[in-house]
Amino acid sequence: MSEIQPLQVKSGNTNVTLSLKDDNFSIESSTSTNVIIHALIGVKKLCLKSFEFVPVDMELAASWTKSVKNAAYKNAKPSKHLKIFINPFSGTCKASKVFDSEVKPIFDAAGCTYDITITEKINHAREIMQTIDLKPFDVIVGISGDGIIHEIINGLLERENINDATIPIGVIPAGSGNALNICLQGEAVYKSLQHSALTIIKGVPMKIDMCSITQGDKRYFSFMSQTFGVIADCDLGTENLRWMGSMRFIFGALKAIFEGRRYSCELAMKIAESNKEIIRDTYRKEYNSNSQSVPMSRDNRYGTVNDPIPDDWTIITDDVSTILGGKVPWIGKGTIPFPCALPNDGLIDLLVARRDKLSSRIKSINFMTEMELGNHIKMKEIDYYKVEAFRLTPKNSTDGYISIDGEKVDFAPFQVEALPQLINILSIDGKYQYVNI
Ligand SMILES: Nc1ncnc2c1ncn2[C@@H]1O[C@H](COP(=O)(O)OP(=O)(O)OP(=O)(O)O)[C@@H](O)[C@H]1O
Repeated sequence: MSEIQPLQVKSGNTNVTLSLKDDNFSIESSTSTNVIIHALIGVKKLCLKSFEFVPVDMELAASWTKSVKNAAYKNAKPSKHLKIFINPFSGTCKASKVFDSEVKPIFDAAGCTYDITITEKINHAREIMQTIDLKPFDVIVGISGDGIIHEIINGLLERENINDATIPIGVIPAGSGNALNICLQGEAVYKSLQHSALTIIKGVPMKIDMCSITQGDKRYFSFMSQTFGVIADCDLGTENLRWMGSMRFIFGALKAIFEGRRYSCELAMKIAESNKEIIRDTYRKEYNSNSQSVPMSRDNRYGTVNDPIPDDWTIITDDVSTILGGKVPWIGKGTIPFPCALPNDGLIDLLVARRDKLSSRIKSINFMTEMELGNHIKMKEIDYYKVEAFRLTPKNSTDGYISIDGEKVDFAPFQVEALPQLINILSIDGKYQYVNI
């Protein structure tokens, strides 16, 4: 805001000079007979404040407010029209209340308009997104957890015209995990409704890759993670312990480790050619996301799980502790399995913890605790790859857990491949939060 000249306004009978500090959080200024400024003020906790002034010179005030608005919005479109999905059963079932009391006043202050659907059943958001006329909308918003975002993405990618899928998606956290919002906002403020609302109002679209999943005859898209082994058990195998909050994951991990549970599988993967270099450079923060656009395609290059494994894939058949594929750094608070994950490098990060390497309970516990900050990838017992695709086939067991984007799916072989840049998510600066390892 430093480039904007101060404006003379009246406070009672006194003339005062109004100057705006460099502040990313000014939402809007408008004028009729007065100058009105709505701003989100603060750092960790943002508060909506409105200020009203009588200008000394109306003409100057009109051009001043125009300059303020341009500086505040930069390239973002002001006063967006939003399609909003509220899941009344997300998290602690407070999504509607949260919208009315905390989010709506911010959208209103920014001049946004909206059309709201309260989801009534599983896949409601997905069905609507398959056919809704998108022309009136600037953004699709989930006031929810990651589950509704998964549905919005899948609905968009199931539309007849693939180009429709480019409409940006915004996240207001109301779920229990909200992993995507941790990646967008960071652990310190990911629960802040104000930071998230601001990202929807003024954020920039970030292209993200999708994981195309095939299992049996099913085909769908995952934006976050695919897990097998201890981590899937911790999440899905402790649903009955939800009352414990996030402690249930630690309890689940310790239980699986101390019971010495065995997870056998065959893992086939198409390792990226420059696998090691990409990981090293991402690690050093020198690797830039792919800023070049690629043609949008939802076609699989590597066929489906029912096709033969291509000749050039690497195959591991082993007992493992965990196999985890993903496209985002965080999959939950204090869980950073993929510190090198990039939104649009066209690759899946794949973490393999083999049982022979992770031989003792101490090492297993170490692995879980190091994952809190992403430091597990420095452990020699852990293999970390960048892959174009992988296939996991469970062995020696007919029952167990496989989780895709945190949801339970059939305990059966599945194949995953990265399809570049299919979806746009609104972000602060076009990147996921960095992981400092
Ligand atoms: N009216 C409804 N009744 C039952 N389930 C619903 C309804 N509306 C949506 N759902 C389902 O609720 C599931 C979970 O929703 P969501 O992801 O928003 O919350 P969460 O599970 O608490 O959060 P997170 O995924 O971040 O942990 C979604 O998969 C969605 O299909």
